[in-house]
Amino acid sequence: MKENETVLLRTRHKDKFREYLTTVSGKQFHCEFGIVETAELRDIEPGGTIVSHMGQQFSVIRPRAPDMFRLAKRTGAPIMPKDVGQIISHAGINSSDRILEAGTGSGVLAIYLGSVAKEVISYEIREDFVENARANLSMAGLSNVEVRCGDIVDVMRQGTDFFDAIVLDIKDSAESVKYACSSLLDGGFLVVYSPFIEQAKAVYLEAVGAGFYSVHTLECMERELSVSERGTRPAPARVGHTGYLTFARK
Ligand SMILES: C[S@@+](CC[C@H](N)C(=O)[O-])C[C@H]1O[C@@H](n2cnc3c(N)ncnc32)[C@H](O)[C@@H]1O
Repeated sequence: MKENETVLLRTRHKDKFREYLTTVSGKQFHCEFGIVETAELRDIEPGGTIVSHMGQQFSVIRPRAPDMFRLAKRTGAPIMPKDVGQIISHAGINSSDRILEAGTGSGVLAIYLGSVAKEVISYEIREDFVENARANLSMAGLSNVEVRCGDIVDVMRQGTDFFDAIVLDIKDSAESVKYACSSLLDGGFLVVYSPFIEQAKAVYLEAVGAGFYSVHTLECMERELSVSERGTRPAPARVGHTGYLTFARK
């Protein structure tokens, strides 16, 4: 592993896995299973193992976006992986894309988008959330995502930069749809995440009114299976409603 790289340490305890995020540095990492000398991680490849001073063995793993979703420090509700999948697939996000995104929040969507796209510029209006998001992105090892403090509506209103996709997860998204149009390249996608159906409808109508085509709104349902000796069936605890996704193409 490289200096300053984030590492996922995974260990097994009583038939369960425990996971921790740490950084390759000269410092010690402390947990209930003992002390891990993170300096030793420099000589270990991802997939290798390291042992704490109490003899507990940990797998050394390079974290992926779902690990950051589970373990990153949150400032609010991050977008769920099921919705991220819809955004990436329906808008065709790819490695040549420049993406404008807001609000950054905990930076979870920015991490997923940064793992796929060429460049992501993410705006967060709350200064106190920006530092946490930057720390999460740095832990994710992404240098192609820039978090800026500011109002995305002002940025889009200026219309001085152009993007392949704009992804909005902000409160008053319907009012900002018309400005998004002037910051998108022809053929680019606007994606808006709306927790409420009234907001989704307003976004849809604004997008049609602003001249976008191929406007459609969807909700993605996810149902996990519970597997046991007795039988396999949908898990009683499941992800309920999260939000609606509106896609509009310039
Ligand atoms: C639900 S959170 C976004 C979560 C994020 N998608 C994630 O996956 O972590 C919404 C965020 O948008 C920010 N926000 C609201 N209006 C904004 C605006 N006009 N420009 C930039 N950020 C905004 C809020 O401060 C909040 O942190």
